Amino acid sequence: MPAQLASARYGKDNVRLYKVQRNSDQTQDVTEMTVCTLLEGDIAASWTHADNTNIVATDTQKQTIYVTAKLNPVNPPELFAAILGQHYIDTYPHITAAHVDIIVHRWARMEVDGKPHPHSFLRDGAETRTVQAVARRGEGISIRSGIKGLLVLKSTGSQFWGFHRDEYTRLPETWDRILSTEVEAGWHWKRFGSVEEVKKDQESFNKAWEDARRITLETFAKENSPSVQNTMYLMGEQILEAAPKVEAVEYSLPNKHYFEIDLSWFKGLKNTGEDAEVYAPQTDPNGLIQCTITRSNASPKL
Ligand SMILES: O=c1[nH]c(=O)c2[nH]c(=O)[nH]c2[nH]1
Repeated sequence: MPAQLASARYGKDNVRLYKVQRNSDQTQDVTEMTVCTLLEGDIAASWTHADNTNIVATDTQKQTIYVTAKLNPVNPPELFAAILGQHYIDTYPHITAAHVDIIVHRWARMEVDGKPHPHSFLRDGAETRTVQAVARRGEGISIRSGIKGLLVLKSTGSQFWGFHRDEYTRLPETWDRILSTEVEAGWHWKRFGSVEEVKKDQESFNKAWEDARRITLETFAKENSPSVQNTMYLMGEQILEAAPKVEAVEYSLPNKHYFEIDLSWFKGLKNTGEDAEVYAPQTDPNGLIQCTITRSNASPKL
């Protein structure tokens, strides 16, 4: 059967990396990340003709990640991803694009005796900071930053009513419900021409991440939410305003349902509506609401 290789990329995934920074004041900073690099280019012969001449082994990519982390800052992760991606383009003429994905795991500094401890940290949640960078020959570096796994819940201050009703509809309208989601947010930066340009903007990456996190949490808490849809839009609008070099914001929010339980069968216990106190958290199915928010002069519009 005639066939062709329509696309191919390869690399090393789940490369775990830890780097310590020993400061002159005796404090230390630590970073732990999981890195994936995938390369594209003139590599098809490996698939189609068993010719590995142009294959930079995935083990070589792993070693490159370690060496690059030793020789360069790993913070902000956007800059590290850009340096790493550009390295492949600069080093191997037959590689046309390098995809670098980074997951930064949380190590929050411990408070001991009421003071930040110089070298002890704790994992304060499954939330991660993410970066996806692509260095493409002749096209510069594109970067998407994000937040993943930030689990939040509000016990009131959320509604859902006025939605379409037809013969399939069973869901009652509600003016007071539990709202819980695991935030996945991402923001796309205007394309950078070079690693130098990324370096010049390096302050904005941490600021955007802090702003996005704060905006997400504050909006979730403060708004009397009419829907996940509206809440995520308000978040995205504010992130665009806070980060001028961000072109688009994406949210993907599961709606993690908490069902009321009718306990009236037990001695007439009242546990629904205004009397609801004990709920059944659902693992599945969940709602899933997604959107991309861009500046109003951008195209295309929804
Ligand atoms: O915020 C919500 N958006 C929906 O689209 C939806 N659909 C649903 O059943 N519950 C909810 N909640």
